[in-house]
This record gives sequence, structure tokens and C-alpha cells, in this order.
Amino acid sequence: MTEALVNTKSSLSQHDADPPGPVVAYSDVSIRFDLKPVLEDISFDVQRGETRIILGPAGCGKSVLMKLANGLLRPDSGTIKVFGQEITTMPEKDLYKLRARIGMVFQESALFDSLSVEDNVAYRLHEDGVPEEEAHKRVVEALQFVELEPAIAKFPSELSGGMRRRVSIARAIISNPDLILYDSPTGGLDPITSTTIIELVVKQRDVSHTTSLLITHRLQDAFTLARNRFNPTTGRMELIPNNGVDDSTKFLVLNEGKVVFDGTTEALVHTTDPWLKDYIS
Ligand SMILES: Nc1ncnc2c1ncn2[C@@H]1O[C@H](COP(=O)(O)OP(=O)(O)OP(=O)(O)O)[C@@H](O)[C@H]1O
Repeated sequence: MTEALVNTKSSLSQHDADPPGPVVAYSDVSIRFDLKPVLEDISFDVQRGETRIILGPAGCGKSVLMKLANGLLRPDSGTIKVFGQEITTMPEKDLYKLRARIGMVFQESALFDSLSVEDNVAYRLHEDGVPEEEAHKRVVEALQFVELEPAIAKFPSELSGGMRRRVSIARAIISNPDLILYDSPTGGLDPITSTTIIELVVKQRDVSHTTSLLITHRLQDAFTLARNRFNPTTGRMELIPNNGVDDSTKFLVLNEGKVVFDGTTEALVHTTDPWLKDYIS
């Protein structure tokens, strides 16, 4: 099944038609609400295949930054390119097409309570008019990926928080997105369940190499993501030997609306900046 997802991904990827360069590029982006600056002069790039972990204290603008990436919010100044296209001035109909290439996982799972797991996961496929037989096959594949196939006929109210989050991930990956935005995918979950969700993110990263942005409030989740890899033989996540880290995983740390760190796991853990040292300790 894993191979099937990989193969589908490579054959369907629209990346080849994109201009060369980063998948996401923020340049001097600022936004304020009610005159209060929330993000100021934010610049960073996310390369193809990269997983970018976004950290920072509560209220520092992480979710706002993510909502800017799919055009749900527009900045007051600066430019944002996604798949090489400038999105800050893009008309809504073009944003709609762009969002079809982006999978989103929200903290609240954002499932439709009146729809079964199958219909929640297939939602985008149904909107796109994918024939029922194919949609069902892809739902089963996606639910197998998140290890939740037995719950296909259940409704969200019958699921635990962790299971709802799995459904949300299945829904995000079903259309083989070129970019996944995970907004606090472990928010509100206990530490053990959080780790099972991070394991899925690691699996998606290492099997499909999908470019991703991931917000987390839990440093432990961030470092689990950076220090582990998916083992296809066991089907489980394992520590990268010799204290290694995943090269495709990088960090962006925000504080008071500004980027205070943009770089690798190694650079972050060896930072000499007093605020950052304190923040990650
Ligand atoms: N639509 C909005 N209108 C007005 N203010 C907003 C809006 N969206 C966000 N804000 C404000 O912007 C600031 C940053 O919010 P944001 O949700 O991005 O923070 P965050 O870093 O994701 O926080 P948390 O870690 O608590 O989830 C907050 O002060 C918030 O109240």
C-alpha cells in the first residue's frame, strides 16, 4: 500500500510544471490586526521535500503565519510564493486551485460530524467528482496509511481525539498533496497519543517526502520528528542511530512576531542565543 501511495504521488505530482525554487517563500511579510502587529518582516524559504517545524510561545503568530501560506489570510505587506506563484494578490478562484494541491490538518481535526469517516476522508474526492469506486479505494488506502481502516464506517463522535486526528491526516493526504500544513496536529492530545501522531508525520515525510509546515506547542514532538525515521521493514518509527537527525527537517522559531531562528536541528540545539537556549531547555 505504501508503494502504491508513493507511485501515485510521483505520477500525479504537479511539481514538475512549477518554476524552480522553494515550494514556499516568504519575503518581508507583515500583518497586523486592529493596528497590533502580529508578524513583522518575516522571511524564510521551505525547499521541496523539507519539513519545517514552526515553534514559538503562545500567541506569537504561528497559526497566522500558516494561514497566510494558503491564502486564508493576506498580509499587509511583503510577498508569499507557493509553488513559485505569488499568492498575496491571487484571485480567490486561483487560490482555490492552489489549495487543491495543499493538505491541511487542523488542531481541532475539523471533521464533519454528520459524515462517516469514509465520507470525511473522501470529501475532496467527492467535490472533484472522482468516481465512487475509485474514491472508496483511495479512502481505504489512506485509512490503512494512518492505521484506522476498521473505523471506516464510524462517525466522528464515536472516535477518540487521536483517532479523529488520524482521520484528519488521512483526509489531508488522500489527494497526494504537494504541500501539507499541520497546525498543531498533537494539540490537546496526551503525550503517548501525540507520539503516535508524530509517528504518522514521520511516516508521511519518509515515504512520500511531501513538503510540510508543522506547528507544534510541544518541544518533545518537534525533537521526536527531527530525531526519528520511518523503518519500512518494521512499519514503525525508530531513532536515527548515533544521535543523528533527519536532514530534511528544519526549524523556524518565532517570538513576538519575528523570526528568531531559521535553520537545522543541530544549529538549534547548539544555539548560543540566551532566549532560544532558555526556550528549548
Ligand atoms: N483573525 C484575527 N483577528 C484578530 N486578531 C487575530 C486574528 N487571528 C489571530 N489574531 C491574533 O494574532 C495573534 C497571533 O495569533 P496566532 O493564533 O497566530 O498565535 P499562535 O502562535 O498560533 O498561538 P498558539 O500557540 O496559542 O496557538 C494573537 O494575538 C491573536 O489574537
